[in-house]
Amino acid sequence: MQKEVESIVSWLQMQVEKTGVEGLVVGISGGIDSAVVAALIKKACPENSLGVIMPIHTSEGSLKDAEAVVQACGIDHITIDLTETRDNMYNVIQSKLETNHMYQEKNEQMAKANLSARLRMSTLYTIATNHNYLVVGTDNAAEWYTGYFTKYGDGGVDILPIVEFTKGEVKELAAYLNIPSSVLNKQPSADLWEGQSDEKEMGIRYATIDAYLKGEDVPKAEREKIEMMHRRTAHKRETLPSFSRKK
Ligand SMILES: Nc1ncnc2c1ncn2[C@@H]1O[C@H](COP(=O)(O)OP(=O)(O)OC[C@H]2O[C@@H]([n+]3cccc(C(=O)O)c3)[C@H](O)[C@@H]2O)[C@@H](O)[C@H]1O
Ligand SMILES: Nc1ncnc2c1ncn2[C@@H]1O[C@H](COP(=O)(O)OP(=O)(O)OP(=O)(O)O)[C@@H](O)[C@H]1O
Ligand SMILES: [Mg+2]
Repeated sequence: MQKEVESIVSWLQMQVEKTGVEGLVVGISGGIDSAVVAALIKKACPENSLGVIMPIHTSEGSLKDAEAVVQACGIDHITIDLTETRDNMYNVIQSKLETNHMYQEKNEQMAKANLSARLRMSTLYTIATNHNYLVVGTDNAAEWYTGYFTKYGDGGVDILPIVEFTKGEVKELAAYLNIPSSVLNKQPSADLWEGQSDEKEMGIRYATIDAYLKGEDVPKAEREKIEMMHRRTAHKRETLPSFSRKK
């Protein structure tokens, strides 16, 4: 793991140099992916890295974990509570749609969740502009392959340092980087609604997605599920379909 960490850290430093920015910023949720990225950017840019904790109806437990991550990495951080902003923005949109008889209640949970992810992205870019920093993404190989992220939300970032690491490998990196055990051992969750768990929502375990990505044998039904998720989310990983006037 030492070698892996050293090469990601040099790669991060190279990105900073190549792009001419002054540092790196990441959102810290209290989950393992952002914990690892926070530790890595602190190593790459000890004086020019920032973690941003952005609660939106976030549980005390997740907030405590986010604080523990900040302590463990020693990264500079700020907390910006977006709960009211998210609720106000959603309410304005909802009431306009309702007035026009266009509101679809069945999609409320997901619409609110994706708005939360996109408000966090906007907050990180506001800070990145202010500081002349890059926004660092936290997607791992399993999330990227299955498209388990919000397009232009947590997927809206400048660089992806751990995108080739499976969830299991992220855990190994976290252990090496001395991430607190409460963070290391908890169920992955996007925390976008009460009781959400990645594996429950996807209906598949990270261990299975990791095995698939490593080319190991995976039962047919699960293999097909992973491939379907990959196909359905291709648009999140590709360049934009753009109309061309050339014949
Ligand atoms: N074929 C296509 N070509 C081009 N664009 C297409 C498209 N199909 C949908 N779209 C567009 O994409 C949108 C759907 O994509 P998107 O907005 O991403 O939304 P969607 O994929 O429906 O939902 C996001 C998923 O990611 C999960 N998530 C989000 C954030 C963080 C984490 C985490 O692990 O922490 C997980 C979340 O729980 C949910 O399951 C549609 O509303 C539409 O605008
Ligand atoms: N409350 C929050 N404050 C700041 N950033 C957040 C918050 N919630 C989510 N994010 C950002 O969105 C990213 C995507 O969330 P995701 O749940 O995939 O990662 P994680 O929480 O770091 O790890 P895990 O997947 O194990 O829960 C986070 O890594 C983080 O950068
Ligand atoms: Mg999480």
